[in-house]
Amino acid sequence: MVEPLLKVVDLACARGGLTVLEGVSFEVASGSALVLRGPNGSGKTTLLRTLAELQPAVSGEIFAPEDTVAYAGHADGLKGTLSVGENLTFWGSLFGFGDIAPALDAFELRDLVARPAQSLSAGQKRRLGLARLLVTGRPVWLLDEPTVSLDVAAVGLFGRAVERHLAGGGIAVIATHIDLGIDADVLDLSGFRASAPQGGAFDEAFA
Ligand SMILES: Nc1ncnc2c1ncn2[C@@H]1O[C@H](COP(=O)(O)OP(=O)(O)OP(=O)(O)O)[C@@H](O)[C@H]1O
Repeated sequence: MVEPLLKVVDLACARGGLTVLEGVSFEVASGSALVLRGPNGSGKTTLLRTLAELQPAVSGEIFAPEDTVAYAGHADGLKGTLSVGENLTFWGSLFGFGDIAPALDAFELRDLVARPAQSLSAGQKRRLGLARLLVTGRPVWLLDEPTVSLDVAAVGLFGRAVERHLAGGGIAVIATHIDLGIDADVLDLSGFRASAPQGGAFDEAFA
């Protein structure tokens, strides 16, 4: 049996000081993807940020080998004055992964390689932001609404990049409302609403 690379046990997560999710448990094995679903405000971003260790868990445990996670959130995190190629080279050097050619090819960025990131369209910026995943060399991708701004062709490029990542033994956890055309388990976070949210403002997702 393949050992799971990412395992979550009885996790509770908070946002803005309020517990949003509790009792979340799952495993994602090498070569597998998990799609997170749930209405706006149900905690998809909160869970991904917690998995990425951008914020602490309220309780519960996350098991993942050290330095295996790459997170792509709502912001593309690009350096606007650097070119497409320089952005990828910069990220590759940070993660010790030198070759940017597969990332350029996967997201059809070759024609844009010399363009400053700040001059790209929203969809082109998103393609570059996703291409950064490939230069991290990291096996666990945590992706928050990765297809925002992408056209149909670019969604296809992204889906194929994920498939290749999984075929190479990687893992992907993806919050998305669209069908990416990849084979994935689905976790609906509606079932993990924290039982006693504090305060009156915390109910928009569950009303
Ligand atoms: N910075 C913040 N401060 C306080 N509360 C926040 C903050 N960001 C999000 N929240 C609240 O935390 C809860 C979970 O939000 P989260 O962004 O995780 O949901 P989501 O499922 O990703 O939503 P969406 O589908 O709209 O992206 C919501 O009630 C939201 O209003």
